[in-house]
Amino acid sequence: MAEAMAAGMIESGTIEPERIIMTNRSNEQRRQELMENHGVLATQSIEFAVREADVVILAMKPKDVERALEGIEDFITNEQLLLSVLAGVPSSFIEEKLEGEQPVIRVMPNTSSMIGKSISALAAGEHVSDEQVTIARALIRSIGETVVIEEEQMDVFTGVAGSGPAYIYHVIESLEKAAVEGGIETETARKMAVQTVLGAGMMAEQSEDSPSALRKKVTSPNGTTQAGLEALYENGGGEAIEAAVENAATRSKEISNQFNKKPVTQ
Ligand SMILES: NC(=O)C1=CN([C@@H]2O[C@H](COP(=O)(O)OP(=O)(O)OC[C@H]3O[C@@H](n4cnc5c(N)ncnc54)[C@H](OP(=O)(O)O)[C@@H]3O)[C@@H](O)[C@H]2O)C=CC1
Ligand SMILES: O=C(O)[C@@H]1CCC=N1
Repeated sequence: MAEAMAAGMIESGTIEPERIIMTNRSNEQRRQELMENHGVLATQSIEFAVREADVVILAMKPKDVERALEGIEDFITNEQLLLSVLAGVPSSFIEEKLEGEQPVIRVMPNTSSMIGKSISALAAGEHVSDEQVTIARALIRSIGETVVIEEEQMDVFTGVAGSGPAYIYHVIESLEKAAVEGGIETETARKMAVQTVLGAGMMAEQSEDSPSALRKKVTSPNGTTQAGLEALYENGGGEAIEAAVENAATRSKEISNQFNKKPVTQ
């Protein structure tokens, strides 16, 4: 996720690659790749990375955050803005671990950041000024659209937009598989699936019609789409997507609850 964000920020021209410092604990090959592929500075020194930064972005797995915070608490200052993209981890947990009055903004991007097409939510913690929200929003705007939400809305946002690309990739995989099974060559099948999703997404974005109205325009009475939709609805259809969002949001809540108890294992 960190790589997708860095790539999007660089590609959009928001920040020069040499002003981004990336770090991890152990994987030297990844650091090398990041430097070669994006021109960023990648270092094993977490202290150097944090000390040099105006804005620190946390992007480890939730299970690693407690140790990560313990590793930076001695040198991060309240003048530095901390953005956390970690699913489910409450800003209050980070604030408490770092003590003082650390400005923390939770951000939920998605991997389409890589091409500047994320939709990212921002939720400000206890000690964040309006100016810091503006700074964070300008930075995150470089990887796509932004919305500012209340922190309690993060779980559902994560279920829809953080995890959402995976549902759409699954749809693409299914369309492609069906095309191949129908006798179409794999490369063409992939193109058909991707372009169908892309075209529908762009129509939904650009048309004055609602998605529901657009769906109806495809669906001729007693035609092929009606037959297709009937099978889709019989097999779960939109309810399957809603269930996916609900389950993802529930998992996000579970992670938050673990942080209110500890220790975190996943
Ligand atoms: N993937 C996605 O689509 C999205 C992910 N997120 C969130 O982003 C976070 C990362 O996810 P993802 O990128 O998939 O995970 P990855 O496992 O790919 O990346 C996590 C990185 O964190 C590094 N890391 C772990 N502990 C530390 C530490 N103490 N200090 C510095 N670096 C550390 C790891 O490297 P090493 O082990 O070498 O330290 C690794 O490079 C998660 O919290 C997730 O909830 C949010 C939105 C979307
Ligand atoms: O699967 C996850 O936990 C992360 C958060 C949102 C997308 N990926």
